[in-house]
Amino acid sequence: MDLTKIKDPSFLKKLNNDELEVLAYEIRKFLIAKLAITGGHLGPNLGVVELTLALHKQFNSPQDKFLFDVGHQSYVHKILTGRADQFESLRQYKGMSGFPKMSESEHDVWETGHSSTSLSGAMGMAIARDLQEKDHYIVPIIGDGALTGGMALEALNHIGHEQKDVIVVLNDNEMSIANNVGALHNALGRMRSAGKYHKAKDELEWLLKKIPAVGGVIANTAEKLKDSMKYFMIPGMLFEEFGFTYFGPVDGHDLNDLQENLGFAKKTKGPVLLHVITKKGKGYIPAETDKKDKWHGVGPYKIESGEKINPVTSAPAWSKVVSDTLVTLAEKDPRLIVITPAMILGSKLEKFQQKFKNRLYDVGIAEQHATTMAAGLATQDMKPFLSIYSTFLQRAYDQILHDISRQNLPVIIGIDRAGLVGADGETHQGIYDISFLRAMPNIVIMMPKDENECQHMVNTALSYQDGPIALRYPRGNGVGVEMDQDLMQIPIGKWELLEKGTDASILTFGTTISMALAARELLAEKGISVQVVNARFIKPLDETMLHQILKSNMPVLTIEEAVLAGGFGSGVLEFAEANNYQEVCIKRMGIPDKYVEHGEVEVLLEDIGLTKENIVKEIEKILPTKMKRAQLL
Ligand SMILES: Cc1ncc(C[n+]2csc(CCOP(=O)(O)OP(=O)(O)O)c2C)c(N)n1
Ligand SMILES: CC(=O)[C@@H](O)[C@H](O)COP(=O)(O)O
Ligand SMILES: [Mg+2]
Repeated sequence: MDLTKIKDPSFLKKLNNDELEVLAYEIRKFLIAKLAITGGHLGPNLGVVELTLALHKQFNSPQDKFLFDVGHQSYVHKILTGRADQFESLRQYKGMSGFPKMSESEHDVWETGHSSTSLSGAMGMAIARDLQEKDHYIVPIIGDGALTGGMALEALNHIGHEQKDVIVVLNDNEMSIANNVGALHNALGRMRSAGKYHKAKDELEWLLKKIPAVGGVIANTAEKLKDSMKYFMIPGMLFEEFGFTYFGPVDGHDLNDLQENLGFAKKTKGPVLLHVITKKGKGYIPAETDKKDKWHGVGPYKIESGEKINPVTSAPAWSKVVSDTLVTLAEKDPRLIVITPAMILGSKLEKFQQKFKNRLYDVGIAEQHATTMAAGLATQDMKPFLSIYSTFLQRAYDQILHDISRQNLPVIIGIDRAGLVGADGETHQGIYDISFLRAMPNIVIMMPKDENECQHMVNTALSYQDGPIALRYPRGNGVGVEMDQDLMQIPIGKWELLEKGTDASILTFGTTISMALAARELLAEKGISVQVVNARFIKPLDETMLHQILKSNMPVLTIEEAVLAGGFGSGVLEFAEANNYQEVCIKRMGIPDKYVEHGEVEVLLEDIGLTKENIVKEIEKILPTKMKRAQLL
C-alpha cells in the first residue's frame, strides 16, 4: 500500500481488523525504512502503530482532539493524517517536525516536545468544550514515563476532582528513555500483573467448574488462592482513587481489544483512564531485542542488522567528558552525588551508575524534584551534581531561584545540551539558560572552550563551595584536543586571552570561539587586528579584563549561541553602563527574539547569521571611522 496516498484518517472507518493488521505491517515497514535514513524516535513509534490506528478508527480527528504527550510518538498519526510524503524531511531544516505541529496539520491540535503537558492541555480543552456546549472527545495519550512528570499528576488530580469527560490513554511500555523508574512505575507493574491475575482468575474459575468435586483439598486451595490474590491485585485502584474509571490493562497490539475498550471508554461518563500495554520497538527485531533504550531516539542505521551509522569523529562526546570526570572525582570525594531527571543515557551516566550504585539518582521526568532534592543534599554537606539538559532545566526555574540560589547552596548544575541541539527543534534548543540564570544572585555560570577545559571546569565546580555553580556544555562531540593528565582548578571569574589584537575585541565562549578565531584570520587579511577573549565565565564577568578592554576604547563585539535578551552580551552592556563607559562601542551577536526550528546546527547558525563572515561584517561596521577611512585608502 502506498501510504503517501493517505490524505486523512476517515478511510480507516471502512477497514476491518484484518485490513488494519495489513496496514499496521505496512506502516512499520515504512517507518523502519524511512528512519534508517533520517533517524528519529523509532522505538516509541513502532510501539504505537495499532494504538494510533484504533484511535483514528474510533474517533473523528480533528473534531475529537488527540494530545500526544512528549509527541515523539506521533509519526503514525502523521502518516494517517496525510504526511507520509514528508518523512524524507523528518526533523530537517524546513522539513517536517518530529513532534506535533499545528502549522503542519489541523489534526495536530496540541504541540508537545516537553513531557507531561498533555493532561493539563486536555483539561483546559475540556473546560472550554463544556462552557461552549460542544460534545467532542478529548483524548490525551501519555506514556508511563511522561506520567512520572509532576504536571501530569497535578492534572490527574484536577481532572478527577472536576469529573471532566476526558479519555486518558496511558501507553505503558515499561520504558522511559531508559528503564522507567519510581513507585508509580511499580504500581503500573502490579496493574499489568493484575491483568494477568484476572485472566488467571477466570481460568481458575473455569478450571474449578471443570474439575469434578475431587476432594475438597484442590478446590479449597484454588478458592483460597483466588480470594487471597484479589486484595493486592485489583488493577487501576490508584486511578479509581483519583476519580477515574479505569479500563485495562489492554493489549496495545490487539486491535480488537483496543477498539472494544475504546468503545467502552466513549460510553463512560466522567474521566476515564485506559491502560494500554505496548512494546517499544515492536515489529523490528533489533529494536525489540537490543537494550530497548538504544532505539528510543536513533540516527541512521542499517536496516538488516540495526547497526548504527555514526559519523566518524575522534573527539569524545561532551557528556562523556563530564561523566568520566565525575567518575574520577567520585572515587576521591564521597560527597559527590549525581542526579538525573530521566536522562541517564543521554548524559552518558551509565558508567557512573555502575561504579557508584547508591550515588546516582534517576528521579524520572521530575526536573523540579531533582533540583530541590539537590538543594536538600547540599544543606547536609553533600556535593550534588544535577545533570540536566538546558531545555529541561526550564522546568525548574523557581527551584533554582527559591531553593538553590536564594539559600546560596553549593549545588553543581551540569547543563547538558547547552546551545542549539538541531533535530529536536524549538522545544529543545538549549538557548535560554544564560538569560534565566544570570538574573539570579549568587550563581556562577561557566562554559568551556574545549573538552580539556571542560574536565577542569568539572573539577573546579566540585571544589567551589561559595554557592551554586552552573557548567554548561553542548550536545555532540568536543573539538578534539589533548586532555591533560591531571585535573586543574580554573580561577572563578577569570577569562582567557586567546589572541591579541589592537583594533577591536571579540568576547565569546564555548562553541562560538572557533568561528571567532576564523573571523579573526579573515580580518587579519584585511589588515585589521582583532583580540579574541575566551569569556568562559558568563557570570561573574572578568571585571579586571573588561575594564582594561573598555578603557582601551577598542570597539567590542560579544558573540553567544544563546538568546541575546538577557544574555552574556547584555551583561557586558550592563557593566559598561554601570561603569560609565558611554563612549565605547559594544555590539552583540546571538540568537534574536524568535523560536529556532529544527535542522542541522550548522544550517541553523547560518540562518541566524552566526557565521564567521557575519562576524567580519560586524567588526568592520564597529571599527572607528578613521580606521575605516584608512582601510578604504
Ligand atoms: C520535561 C521533559 N523531560 C525530559 C524529556 C526527555 N524525554 C523525552 S521522551 C522521554 C521518555 C518518555 O517516556 P514515555 O512517556 O513512557 O514514552 P515512550 O518513549 O516510552 O513511548 C523523556 C524522558 C522531555 N521530553 N521532557
Ligand atoms: C523526545 C525527547 O525529548 C528526547 O528523546 C530527546 O530527543 C533526547 O535528546 P538527545 O538526542 O539530545 O539526547
Ligand atoms: Mg514508556
